[in-house]
Amino acid sequence: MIDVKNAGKIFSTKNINITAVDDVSLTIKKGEIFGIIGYSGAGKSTLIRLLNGLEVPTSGDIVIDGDTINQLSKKALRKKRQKVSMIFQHFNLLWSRTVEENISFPLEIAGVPRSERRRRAQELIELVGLSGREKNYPSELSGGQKQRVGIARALANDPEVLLCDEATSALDPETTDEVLQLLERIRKELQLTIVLITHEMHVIRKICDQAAVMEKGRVVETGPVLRLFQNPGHPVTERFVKDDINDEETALAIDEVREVFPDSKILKLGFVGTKSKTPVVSQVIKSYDLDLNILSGNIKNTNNESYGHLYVALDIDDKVLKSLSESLGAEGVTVEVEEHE
Ligand SMILES: Nc1ncnc2c1ncn2[C@@H]1O[C@H](COP(=O)(O)OP(=O)(O)OP(=O)(O)O)[C@@H](O)[C@H]1O
Repeated sequence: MIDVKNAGKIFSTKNINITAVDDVSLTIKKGEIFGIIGYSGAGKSTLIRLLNGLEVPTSGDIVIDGDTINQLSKKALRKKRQKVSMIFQHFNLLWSRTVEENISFPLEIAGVPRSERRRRAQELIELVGLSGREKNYPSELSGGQKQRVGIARALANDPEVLLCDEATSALDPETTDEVLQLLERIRKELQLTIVLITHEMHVIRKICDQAAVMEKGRVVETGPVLRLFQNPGHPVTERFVKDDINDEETALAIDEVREVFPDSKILKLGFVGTKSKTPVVSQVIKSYDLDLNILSGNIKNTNNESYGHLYVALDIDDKVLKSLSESLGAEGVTVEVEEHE
């Protein structure tokens, strides 16, 4: 659905040139939820603005559903934008218009007759769960409701691609989850392709199928979300994953055990999917007749699978450790020995 081919964007200001996007190539499939994550200044906003033609690349091409966005005439681009719509962090609603009027605004611009606008707006209001709020003004709505209006408005012209620019960054965690669930549902119901940019790894974890990690304008890593979490291949990805897991308590527990049992080995066991719900680890460890100390554990859900970690401390020599690792490995459980800092 979307092909970003060696795209670059250099902003030329009076004194300097700023490379905001540097030789980025991405392929996003139809129906996928694709996340782009990076710290502030990484180039995410610029990249997403290249996708809907709000910025023109200084090199490379952006191809959406067969059309090279950066080569379209102004008129063709305006038409294409109906199929590539966008939602924003601060909703960008029209404050003097009601919910219904906001949602039908793009239809008004597209010249859709009033009765059809009404019908379509009502349909969208139901789809995003705002029935009863038709006549409210944005100032009378909560943040989550405002974003629902933003989503309904973005869907008014039946787009194929929905771009989300930090769409949940202004919302509290619970409302974030509700909006993410809505995005997931409309992706399924409308077979939408969704591209979202965020600086929050849990957003990527909760709904994305694939993600790209950006740093200094470049994509430093890309892949299926579960893989990025389990086996991050770049230090920036690793930092985002760590932030999401919040390992502070684990680190404290490890320090304490090291102090009291300096000879214990500390293992990080990793498991995915159904393995995280069955007693594989305890069964294997029992068969070795080992005493272990559980330090911490967690299970996180991604869009497709759950994955988890269990930190344990045990007295074990290298030979038994090797054999234990093999037995756990055969059950799909990874074993890493936590080195002393
Ligand atoms: N219109 C512009 N003119 C000049 N420089 C720009 C322009 N837009 C963005 N930049 C610069 O390009 C770089 C990337 O910015 P961008 O906003 O794309 O990053 P970001 O990852 O979205 O960060 P944030 O989350 O803070 O918005 C930054 O150094 C920024 O200052």
